[in-house]
Amino acid sequence: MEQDEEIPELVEAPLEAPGTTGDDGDSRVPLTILTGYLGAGKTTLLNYILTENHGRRIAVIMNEFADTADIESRTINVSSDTGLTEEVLELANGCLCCSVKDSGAAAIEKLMRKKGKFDYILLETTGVADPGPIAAMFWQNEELASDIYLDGVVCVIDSVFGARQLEERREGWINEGLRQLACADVVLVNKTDLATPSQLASLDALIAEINPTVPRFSTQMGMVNLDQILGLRAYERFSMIPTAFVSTDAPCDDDHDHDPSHSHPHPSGHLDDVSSCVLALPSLTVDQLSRLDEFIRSLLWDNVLLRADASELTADFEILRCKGLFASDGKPFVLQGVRNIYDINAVQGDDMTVPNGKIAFIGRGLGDGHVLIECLQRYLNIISS
Ligand SMILES: Nc1nc2c(ncn2[C@@H]2O[C@H](COP(=O)(O)OP(=O)(O)OP(=O)(O)O)[C@@H](O)[C@H]2O)c(=O)[nH]1
Repeated sequence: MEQDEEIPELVEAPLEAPGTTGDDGDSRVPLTILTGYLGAGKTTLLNYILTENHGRRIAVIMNEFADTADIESRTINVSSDTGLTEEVLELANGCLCCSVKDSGAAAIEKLMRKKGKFDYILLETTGVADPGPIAAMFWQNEELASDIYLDGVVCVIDSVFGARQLEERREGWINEGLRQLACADVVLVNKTDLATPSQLASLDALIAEINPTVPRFSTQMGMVNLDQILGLRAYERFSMIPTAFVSTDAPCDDDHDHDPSHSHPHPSGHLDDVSSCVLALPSLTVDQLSRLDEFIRSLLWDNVLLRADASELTADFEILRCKGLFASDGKPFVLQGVRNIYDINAVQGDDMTVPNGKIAFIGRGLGDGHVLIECLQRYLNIISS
């Protein structure tokens, strides 16, 4: 197999390893979730990362079903048994590969007993996994918060079969590919060597329809500049999202004038009823910021939309992901939401301005997004009349 030829020799890891405190004094270990549909190229990407000279000592968690674990482990040359197993091996390029196989936080807790031996964690999910609950678990886990932080969710999509996978209907629930894309902080459109230009174009349009602000990169065999996928701090600094908002502005047929209160819905109608909508936000006053917080909390926690008079409208929505970047009181703020967990924080330490604030929602049942967008505009009192 072509892939096996590139796998480096494994040697035993040294007993002692240097400390993990980074330049910024943060001793927590970043965790990146690698997701993507069956066969999209997650393990290939993992191999690529493990064999690159990035200077990181990486621990790998394979969140795999037992019956495929053996195949996976052989692909990355880490032997395993079924159940919770652990191997700490040093790859020839100095990268530490510590593989733990388990489905939950228990794997991380066990892994953290080896704290100091690695400074990055990659978690590869199964091809049919919904990364939402996994991301939420690591993002807001109080017990793990002093040890790790969620750096980002990287979604690998097969450029030949990806569109078909996203469009596959599931009666009564949302297909896995859509859930994975909805959660993504970065998308790698992989296997571009096999796709036609028209396949690439239609897949790109679908990706933009579902996750209009996600940065996306074309790859072959998962080869990507690692700075695009690791060390993002996507849930803390939102450092790459401003670029994404600028460079991948959602496709829109209407010819509007970018009025800051202009809503930007993207009708779907297919894709298991999953769609997205984006609202341009002007700079918010302190009061509007607090009203935004109330609105998001009611939407995500109680599934209700707040009307301008604070009365509630029951929403038949399922919000999978929301994110935003906007100014308030002269400072940049970030909204991050995965399912019903969310945070609105001032951006720390980044010297940046927000000329065009935006907020994006991805979910089921949004339709063209106008009900949600209008309620939000009215609640914040930013609707243009
Ligand atoms: N031609 C081509 N083949 C690729 C590329 N990336 C991965 N492959 C091949 O696609 C197959 C599946 O890749 P994997 O990395 O195992 O995919 P995966 O997402 O880990 O698969 P599951 O674990 O089953 O979900 C392998 O045979 C890879 O060698 C690519 O860019 N181009």
